[in-house]
Amino acid sequence: MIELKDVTKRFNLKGSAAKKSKIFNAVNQINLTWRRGEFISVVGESGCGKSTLAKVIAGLTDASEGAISLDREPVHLRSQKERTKWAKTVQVVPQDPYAALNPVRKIRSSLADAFLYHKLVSRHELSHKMEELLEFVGLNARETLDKYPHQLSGGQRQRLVIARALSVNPDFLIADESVSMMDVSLRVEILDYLKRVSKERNLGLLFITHDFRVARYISITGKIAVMYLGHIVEFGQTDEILRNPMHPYTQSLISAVPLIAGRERRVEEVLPKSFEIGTLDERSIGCPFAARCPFAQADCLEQRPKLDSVTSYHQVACHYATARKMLVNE
Ligand SMILES: Nc1ncnc2c1ncn2[C@@H]1O[C@H](COP(=O)(O)OP(=O)(O)OP(=O)(O)O)[C@@H](O)[C@H]1O
Repeated sequence: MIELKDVTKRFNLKGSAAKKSKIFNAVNQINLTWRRGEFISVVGESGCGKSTLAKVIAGLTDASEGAISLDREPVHLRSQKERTKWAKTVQVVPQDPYAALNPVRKIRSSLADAFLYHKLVSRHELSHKMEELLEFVGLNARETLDKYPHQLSGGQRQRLVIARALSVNPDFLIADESVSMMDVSLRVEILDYLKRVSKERNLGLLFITHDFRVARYISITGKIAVMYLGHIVEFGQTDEILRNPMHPYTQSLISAVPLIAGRERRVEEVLPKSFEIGTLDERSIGCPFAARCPFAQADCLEQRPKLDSVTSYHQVACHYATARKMLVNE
């Protein structure tokens, strides 16, 4: 089990000479528990901090504050040795498989690196292990190993980078919008495939997406975390979040998805876009969503709502979510 406790990642946006630089939290005091075998989708608009959160969890960038633990033991990523060890626990499936593969190296050599770097197999066993893994991800090893990345289809490349992530036998897999650039049928194929291999290997799967439909598809039996300006504003079991969204931001995202809500409205129609996403100042004290929220009250600008439990499987960060719900139900 991976646990995040108050994890924050801060960036300094350097301004021009006239403008002061500005510090902001791309990821703000995130608390999250993620178990082996558990599927969690992280959903939010572009720039809300999803990829930064994924990088912090994967150890690709350091948190500015907060702590990560594995099975209740603190995780420290101070040395290369510690990072390499962590990479065997958490692997990332890259967003763009073409960019992730070296175009001038054959698949055999790219894949061998992953095994040999982590000293997982001897040279003697290498070919056999690579063939086994490729077959596991549904690729014909004999036809694949001696090709270059450009000789594979988009779907084959995607399977290959998933295979490479699996080569170290991780317990947790993070997939960052890995289907956003594909056509619909390939998208469904890869999503099904990711779900299947994760289930078969009992992997925790954290899926990063801006698309609620994809989040629902991936983690229908799992959980959804809705992110807004670096904060998780709603979290819980997927069916509960879809049936009973309580945060105005989640409600707007869901109403923008016709498949779920039965009516088509874009997020921009539901919510005014009053400032650039991702520019919440570090010193801001109120609700990150207040400036766009149709229900904001004076105290929403002054007090940041905590992610509080509504039930044991549903949390929301909004001062008025419960009161609004009661009014609607009256
Ligand atoms: N290395 C960096 N230095 C400064 N700012 C950064 C850095 N990386 C990300 N950011 C900023 O942090 C915010 C969150 O970025 P992030 O990429 O995590 O968002 P995202 O939700 O994954 O977006 P997308 O869906 O477009 O990939 C953005 O405002 C981004 O510009």
